[in-house]
Amino acid sequence: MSAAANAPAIRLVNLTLGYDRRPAVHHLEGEIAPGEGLAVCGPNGAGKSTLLKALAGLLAPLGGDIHFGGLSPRAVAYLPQVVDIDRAFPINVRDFVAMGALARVGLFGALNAAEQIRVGAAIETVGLVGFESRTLETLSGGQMQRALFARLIVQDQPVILLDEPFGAIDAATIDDLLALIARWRAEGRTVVAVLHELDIVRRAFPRTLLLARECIFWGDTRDALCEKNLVRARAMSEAFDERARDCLRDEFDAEDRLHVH
Ligand SMILES: Nc1ncnc2c1ncn2[C@@H]1O[C@H](COP(=O)(O)OP(=O)(O)OP(=O)(O)O)[C@@H](O)[C@H]1O
Repeated sequence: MSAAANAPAIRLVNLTLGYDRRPAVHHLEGEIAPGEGLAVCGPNGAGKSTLLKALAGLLAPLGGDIHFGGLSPRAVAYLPQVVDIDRAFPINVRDFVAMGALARVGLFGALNAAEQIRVGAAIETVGLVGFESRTLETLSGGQMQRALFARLIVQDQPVILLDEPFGAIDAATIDDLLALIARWRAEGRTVVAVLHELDIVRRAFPRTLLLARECIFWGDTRDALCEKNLVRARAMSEAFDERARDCLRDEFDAEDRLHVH
């Protein structure tokens, strides 16, 4: 694998993210060090995927900024949630993994010998030899996840973002993919992963950002995931949902008033 290991520090400065000008995550401040393994945890709707999309350059901040230390936002490899991936798209495993080389060879460029070797090696690393001609829709959940990781290997970027990479896959596959993440980090790459499995976070991610629409804790994983912080995250999230319901009620009341008069 080539040396895409010069990951920059990524700095979040008073970062607020949201949709249609409605904030979903507020005022995040912090730094992700080069080569760090950062887990992003929190209840449903806490804003974890929103943060990852912003780090991937797919969502512009409503406020504040993300500093990539001079690195192009294209130097980020992003694995979206499996539910966001169209597996019915008629493409086989080899071509899907080769899509990781797109930034280097262009949309219509042919893979040269070095890229072909890289694709083959990635397929071998994730244990999918023999599956090269299979279409995505014929893969099991775990095999699909391996194919996605192979594509990340081919992308060969210094910053890797993973959104719930271990949903519904078995322990053996999780172990293999965790080994790959450890290897990426040993090469100096930064890995940021949204995870619900707290045992995996404790095992494999030294640092954690616990989110509940705002930062509850950002630091060592053991401290971040203590009972007190987890309870607080849940409470903050529920309080935010209550407030959101109240806001919606106000809006509907206002609409009713408009219709009456
Ligand atoms: N495309 C969108 N348009 C409008 N609102 C959105 C959009 N995507 C997410 N949201 C809202 O932003 C908030 C944060 O969502 P996000 O998906 O980031 O949460 P999450 O922490 O990843 O949740 P989960 O654990 O359920 O995946 C939620 O209230 C969600 O409804």
